[in-house]
Amino acid sequence: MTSLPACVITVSDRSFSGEREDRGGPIAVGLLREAGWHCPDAEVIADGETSVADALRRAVARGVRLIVTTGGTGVGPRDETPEGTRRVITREVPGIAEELRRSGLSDTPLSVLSRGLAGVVDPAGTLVVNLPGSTRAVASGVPVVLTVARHVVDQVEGGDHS
Ligand SMILES: Nc1ncnc2c1ncn2[C@@H]1O[C@H](COP(=O)(O)OP(=O)(O)OP(=O)(O)O)[C@@H](O)[C@H]1O
Ligand SMILES: Nc1nc2c(c(=O)[nH]1)N[C@H]1C(S)=C(S)[C@@H](COP(=O)(O)O)O[C@H]1N2
Repeated sequence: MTSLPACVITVSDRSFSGEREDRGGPIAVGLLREAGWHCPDAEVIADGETSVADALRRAVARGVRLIVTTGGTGVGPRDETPEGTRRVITREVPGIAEELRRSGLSDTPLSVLSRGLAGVVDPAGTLVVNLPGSTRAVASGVPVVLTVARHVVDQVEGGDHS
């Protein structure tokens, strides 16, 4: 199967400022590469709606077909990853986010606190998925994304647009 371009964006004020090493991003990158996606090292950005929307738009403009974000999905005052994502996706795919929250319950009952979104960006044909920031959420969430990502990307690209 052809290797398609993916990327990981870590959304974290603490990692962006250097206060805490980004551990979630590299885990996601490793899993995407293992699954055959062409994925550069994670980009670390500050929390915030504009920061997230700008990073997503840059990735879409580069032709990236799968974007996994990690962090900033909760209810803290700086957690605005879903708001930034909402500005860029053109169609939501709620079942992916629902499944992440459902399967995340085996990590923690706090899984339901993630407001993460998933959706596609037309006409670029990019799938964007928000994961929570914890390393556990990344390790359990990326496999859920991988179960459907290739199918989504193939459908968006090759689907019947009539
Ligand atoms: N990139 C990351 N790498 C490792 N652990 C992370 C990362 N982002 C978040 N975490 C951890 O996930 C948990 C929940 O994160 P939370 O969203 O509260 O982020 P945070 O610690 O407030 O960081 P920030 O303010 O930078 O977003 C915390 O235990 C935090 O340490
Ligand atoms: N699978 C899974 N989902 C999870 C978690 C986790 O450890 N595993 N952490 C939860 C916690 S504690 C929070 S506050 C929310 C939001 O996290 P974020 O703000 O780092 O995105 O994700 C939740 N979802």
